[in-house]
Amino acid sequence: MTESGGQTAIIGAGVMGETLLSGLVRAGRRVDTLLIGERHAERAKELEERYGVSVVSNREATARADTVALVIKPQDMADLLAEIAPELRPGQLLISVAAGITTDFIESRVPEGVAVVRAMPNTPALVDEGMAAISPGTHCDESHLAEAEALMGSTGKVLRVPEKQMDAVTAISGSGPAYIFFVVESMIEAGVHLGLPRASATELVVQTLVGSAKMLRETGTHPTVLREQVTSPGGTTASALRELEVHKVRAAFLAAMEAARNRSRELAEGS
Ligand SMILES: NC(=O)C1=CN([C@@H]2O[C@H](COP(=O)(O)OP(=O)(O)OC[C@H]3O[C@@H](n4cnc5c(N)ncnc54)[C@H](OP(=O)(O)O)[C@@H]3O)[C@@H](O)[C@H]2O)C=CC1
Ligand SMILES: O=C(O)[C@@H]1CCC=N1
Repeated sequence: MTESGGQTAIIGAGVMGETLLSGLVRAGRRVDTLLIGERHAERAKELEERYGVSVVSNREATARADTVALVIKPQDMADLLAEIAPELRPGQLLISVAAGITTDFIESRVPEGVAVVRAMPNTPALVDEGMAAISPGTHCDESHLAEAEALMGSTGKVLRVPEKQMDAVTAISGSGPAYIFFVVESMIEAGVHLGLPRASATELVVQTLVGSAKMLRETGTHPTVLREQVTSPGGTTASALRELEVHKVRAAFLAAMEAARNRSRELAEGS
């Protein structure tokens, strides 16, 4: 990450933009090296008060920054690139986190020589447990990629992947937290259905999730083995897992992630 004087702009301060901003601040990044492009005055004031950052126009942010992170919706990308292209210059680094938007799409709309990185973070970055993937565009050298890696790495892990894998990455780790929260919601509702107070059901489910995630990460044991360790012969878990198979939960996950991957591809077409 650029520590001495190099400016980083974040354009689009919604959920992911603020997540990135807060992560950089937590990681010790000096706020006077950050610039925010935000089009709503009230939100701009909120960010200035909360983080002490400067909110400026998108064009000014682009002109002053060495690295510009585009954290807007894919559907807004073409308009934003048209707006900031006059301020972009060769060697500058542009990092897009927009689902589906390819480096080709961006490179064809900005001056030749601008380095483009496509990134896919996720919301656990808010608690410094993010998982991000990055892919280089045509004009990226190692220093650009390292800069993007450091920026995304301020809030969690970063994996370099070929761009052709990015739609799948988006379907797995980009959207992934939502699937996990959906499972958690479903388990809490089931607990309430079985007669547990909601607060107890929530505590039981959340700690079970945290403990299971920690086991996966810290033991490195395959999830099938961990599942088998829980499944006593003729016991409760076997009965539950049979129901999950009967209800085709595994097939549902496959179909869901294919749908997410396909939607990512469509977003590139602007639909
Ligand atoms: N949320 C997530 O978990 C993840 C999101 N992403 C990607 O991050 C991007 C942002 O998503 P998310 O944060 O969820 O969306 P949000 O809608 O919360 O944030 C996008 C923000 O960009 C603003 N914006 C749009 N156009 C401009 C512009 N021209 N100038 C300045 N600001 C602008 C929007 O303002 P307005 O409200 O006026 O439209 C909004 O505040 C998307 O491309 C998404 O694919 C990637 C990984 C995970
Ligand atoms: O739902 C979306 O399109 C974005 C991209 C990944 C997570 N959220």
